[in-house]
Amino acid sequence: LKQVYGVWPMPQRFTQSNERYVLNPHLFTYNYANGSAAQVGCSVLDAAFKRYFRIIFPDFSDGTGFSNTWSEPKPFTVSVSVRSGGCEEYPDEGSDESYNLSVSAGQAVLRAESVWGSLRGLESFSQLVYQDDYNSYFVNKTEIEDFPRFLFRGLLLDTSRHYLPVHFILKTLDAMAYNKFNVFHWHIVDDPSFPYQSHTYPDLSNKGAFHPVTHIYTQTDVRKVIAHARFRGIRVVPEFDSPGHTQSWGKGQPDLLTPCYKKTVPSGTFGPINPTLSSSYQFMNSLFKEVTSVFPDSFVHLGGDEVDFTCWKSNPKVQAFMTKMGFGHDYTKLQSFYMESIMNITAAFNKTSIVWQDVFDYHKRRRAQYVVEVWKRGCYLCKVRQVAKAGLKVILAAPFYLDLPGPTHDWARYYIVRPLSFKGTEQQKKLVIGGEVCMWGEYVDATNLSPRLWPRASAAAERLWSNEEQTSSVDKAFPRLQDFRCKMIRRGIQAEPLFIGYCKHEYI
Ligand SMILES: CC(=O)N[C@H]1NC[C@H](CO)[C@H](O)[C@@H]1O
Repeated sequence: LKQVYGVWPMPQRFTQSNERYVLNPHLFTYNYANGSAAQVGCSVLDAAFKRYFRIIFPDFSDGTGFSNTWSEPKPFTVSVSVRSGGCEEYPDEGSDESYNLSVSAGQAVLRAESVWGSLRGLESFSQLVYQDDYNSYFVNKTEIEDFPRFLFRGLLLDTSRHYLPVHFILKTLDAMAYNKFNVFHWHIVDDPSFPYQSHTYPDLSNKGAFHPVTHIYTQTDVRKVIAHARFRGIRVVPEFDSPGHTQSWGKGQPDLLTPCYKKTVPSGTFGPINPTLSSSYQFMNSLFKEVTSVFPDSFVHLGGDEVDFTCWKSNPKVQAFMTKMGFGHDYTKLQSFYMESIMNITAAFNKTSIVWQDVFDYHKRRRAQYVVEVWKRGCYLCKVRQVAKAGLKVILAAPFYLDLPGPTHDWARYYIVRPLSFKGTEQQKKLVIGGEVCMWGEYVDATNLSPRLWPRASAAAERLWSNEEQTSSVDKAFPRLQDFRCKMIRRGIQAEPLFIGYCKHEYI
């Protein structure tokens, strides 16, 4: 079987020949081509050159010395040319990740529109390098023209149901870069705990975190995650889910949540954020004033999922508010009123809101432009079609809920998803900006995060990056994914096995 030294996700155009070149780590260099808009001092690329050298030559870099005695006397240079854009910015909505890579004797020429595309090309090049049984390094003559099918390729981590140490978030960002995911959706707080340490409202984590010192994310931690992500061309989109999923908020912010009533007296339990008090909106305004300045991305996720109306219905003040507003007994109007208010708050900070599909379902008026994340099972493409017909952008998460226990060998479930197979115009299909794998934390913490994520999420990564027709066969993908899984292991990612087999370098 002709071994294809391939790339995962599959590039849009990939041709390779049997001609191959030996690489000598002593004579291997990355450099900036003349005329490249990015030159030495470009922090993102300078860091990437160092990082990828260690990834490509792991036994050379870890000090065990280069075993190959008759090393190739010829140098090999990867020359990078970036056409436009700066190196000090952040990746964002609409960043161009396209690149071309041409590997021939003694050199690889990598051309990209932006520095973000050059990172994708460096990742692809790193996957082309392989070792023979004598541990010599090789790369084959290869031509790649590549760009992502979808611009939004997300991965959600939930750091409220279980706290994830920063180290595991950074490792997940590393693995995301190997898979060309480009958005880290940080579902940072929820009912059980509030680990985000707010400088405006320190009591939110002091009283709402599992532990106010050991189970929080300080501002330094948050900045570390954002920087680590930026160096890999990954956006960080924070989610502060409300008005539901906010039990932990009430611990540090009294009077924020709606007191539930049992007949005519408070029951002592609390429900969603109280939408009848102006103090609630003042609080949300101050919190989002901080959040929108801490997180540079143009998107912010406002949640809006699974709001239980029982508590609102039981509270006499909420009932009076319903009457005053003329909402009758339709509490979806109250939820829409609340969501519209906080969407206006974040719009005032120049941010685009993402919300879960519940908000779209309740939100009769579509005045505000916002992004809908489709997550409910059932006919999720029916929902995608409905949202696109309403002229709103869509992110598809429903078929990529990796936290839910599935049958074994289930990577194929995610691989066969066809995000655009709904009846719609080309215009409507363009509104599907991408998809997202969700790793909710009810049953996940640092002990099982990586094996449960990888390589299953890699199946979604190829679906979201590659050409659908070229990647329609599960059988053809299987050996490639096994090979890629071994590469992730070699790079220190604890990716679980797909089936019987072995990796030349097992996880240690
Ligand atoms: C949008 C969304 O998914 N909301 C909840 N739905 C079930 C999930 C677990 O699979 C999480 O509990 C999540 O908080």
